[in-house]
Amino acid sequence: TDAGAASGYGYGVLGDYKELNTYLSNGSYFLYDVTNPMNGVIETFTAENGTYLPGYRSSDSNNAFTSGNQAAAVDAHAYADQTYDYFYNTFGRNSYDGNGSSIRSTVHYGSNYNNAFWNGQQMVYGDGDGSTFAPLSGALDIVAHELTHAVTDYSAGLVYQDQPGALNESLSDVFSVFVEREDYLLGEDAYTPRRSGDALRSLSNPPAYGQPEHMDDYVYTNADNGGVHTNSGIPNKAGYNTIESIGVAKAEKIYYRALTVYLGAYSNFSDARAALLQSAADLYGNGSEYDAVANAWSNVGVY
Ligand SMILES: O=C(O)[C@H](CCc1ccccc1)CC1(C(=O)N[C@@H](Cc2c[nH]c3ccccc23)C(=O)O)CCCC1
Ligand SMILES: [Ca+2]
Ligand SMILES: [Zn+2]
Repeated sequence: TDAGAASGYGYGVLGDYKELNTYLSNGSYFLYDVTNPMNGVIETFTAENGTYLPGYRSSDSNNAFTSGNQAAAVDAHAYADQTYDYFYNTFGRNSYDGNGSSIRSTVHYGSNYNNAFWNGQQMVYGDGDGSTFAPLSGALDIVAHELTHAVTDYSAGLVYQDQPGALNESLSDVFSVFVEREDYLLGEDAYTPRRSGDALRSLSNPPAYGQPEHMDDYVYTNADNGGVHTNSGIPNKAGYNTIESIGVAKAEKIYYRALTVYLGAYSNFSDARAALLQSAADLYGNGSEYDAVANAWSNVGVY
């Protein structure tokens, strides 16, 4: 029987039609994308509601991933490809490590699991409980958030604790805005499927979802690795300020240069301001972009 790259299609979590890069082998079509200029592949698995990783390769008999239980895999696969394309086309970065490593995702993790994560090797998505979350791979910004954790791990390597951890979190939120290029909200497409207009976080208005937006309101806690998902509101607001001032095309280049050239494992918020200022100067000189970055961070009380 013939084997090799194939083009399939399916419906995502929100019922949206999308094309899929698949692979025919022994009469089955797999979510296994060999079409990118990477050494590895983009491949999607299902844990079938267990917690064993990676689980089982997502496959279909006729290359049409149209059943309800395939929707999470359809989106995980398509959004991983879209996020790979973003980093490759925008910065020439080949996969999260810059070395074309395979991008692996597993959906249907756990039972009614209201979360998602990068576990150091792959992306993992729960189905949500249908009230707090729909399947989390159904949100491009969540997929981009998770894959950016991998990029950060292979570049700045920011430790996941206190200010470096909140900065790590913020970089994933800010790059999810760059990838989705739609809004300043995170997770709106998967969060509270029965309620419209809300999100998990807002970069333009962090306090709307319980996050600080100024150093005066930094939360000192031992929970959540020092409140990394709370205190990210401060650098997130600075990121919003920056994008609003100079536009997304310049902001993404400044952020990527800071992430890959200047930031390190223990960089704090003030180090981030300095890294972004240096990146702005490197790329655009000491002009309006530089001033916008300075003002963006002064506005949130970081100097
Ligand atoms: O990647 C991350 O930063 C988050 C990883 C969370 C995690 C860490 C370690 C083991 C398991 C899970 C996942 C996301 C997150 O921000 N989670 C937050 C908010 C959250 C989602 N589901 C929750 C359920 C309960 C409490 C909080 C949450 C958190 O875990 O805090 C990112 C985008 C959407 C989900
Ligand atoms: Ca969004
Ligand atoms: Zn995160």
